[in-house]
Amino acid sequence: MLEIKNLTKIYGNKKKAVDGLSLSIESGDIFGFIGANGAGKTTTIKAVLGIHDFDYGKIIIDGHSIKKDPLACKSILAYIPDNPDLYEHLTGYQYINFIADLYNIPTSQPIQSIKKYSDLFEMTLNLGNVISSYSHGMKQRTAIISALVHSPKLLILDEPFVGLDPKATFLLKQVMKECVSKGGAIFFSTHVLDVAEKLCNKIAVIKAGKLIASGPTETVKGNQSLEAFFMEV
Ligand SMILES: Nc1ncnc2c1ncn2[C@@H]1O[C@H](COP(=O)(O)OP(=O)(O)OP(=O)(O)O)[C@@H](O)[C@H]1O
Repeated sequence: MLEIKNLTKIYGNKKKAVDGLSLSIESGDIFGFIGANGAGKTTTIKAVLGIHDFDYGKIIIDGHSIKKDPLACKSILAYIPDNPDLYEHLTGYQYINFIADLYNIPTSQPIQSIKKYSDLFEMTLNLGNVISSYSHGMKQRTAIISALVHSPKLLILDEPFVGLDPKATFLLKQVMKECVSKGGAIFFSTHVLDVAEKLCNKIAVIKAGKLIASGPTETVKGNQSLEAFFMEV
């Protein structure tokens, strides 16, 4: 579903933020991407999304190159950023319908999926209000609902659990499991190692832009906890 081959990204100061990174995320994977602050996680995610360019390597999404065919790639994926910058003057419904329009979803379909996910994330009573009146967690829930509206095959999340309350965290994990049970794939960065250990069938660890471990969670961490493994490396 997502192939990252030899990805290298150099910002203007000539420092390699990501250095020769290769990863393979397959259908059915909940793939956790972990690393210290500044390790290169967001840079990798933004390259995958086509938000910023990269210097070397290839990114292939569902058989399409993000450089050569970005629209084909973007049509099957959804991104939930760590900090939801939504259009504050729109209501939640207007924002989600706007996203549904971008994906050319027929009008009947968003209504079903908006209802399903706004009920699940307890936002139904709030979606008629303007986003500027929402709390941080409500904005995150709105971003999650809008990301799910076109049933993405590939879901990419940057630090998805920061700022979510325990119930929303639980629900998001359920939604992630549902997505992969239908043949989707999930790639997400996190600092919450106990969640990654329980939720992810595969993980990768990045340090100073370089991949230092990747594979099935049990194989990578061995007999120790993921936290103990992370502290060791
Ligand atoms: N726009 C930018 N210009 C220059 N350097 C950048 C830019 N964005 C990130 N960097 C540098 O690239 C490196 C990787 O940053 P990145 O944001 O990818 O890390 P991260 O793993 O997501 O960190 P965190 O866990 O703190 O979010 C860091 O050294 C950072 O200073």
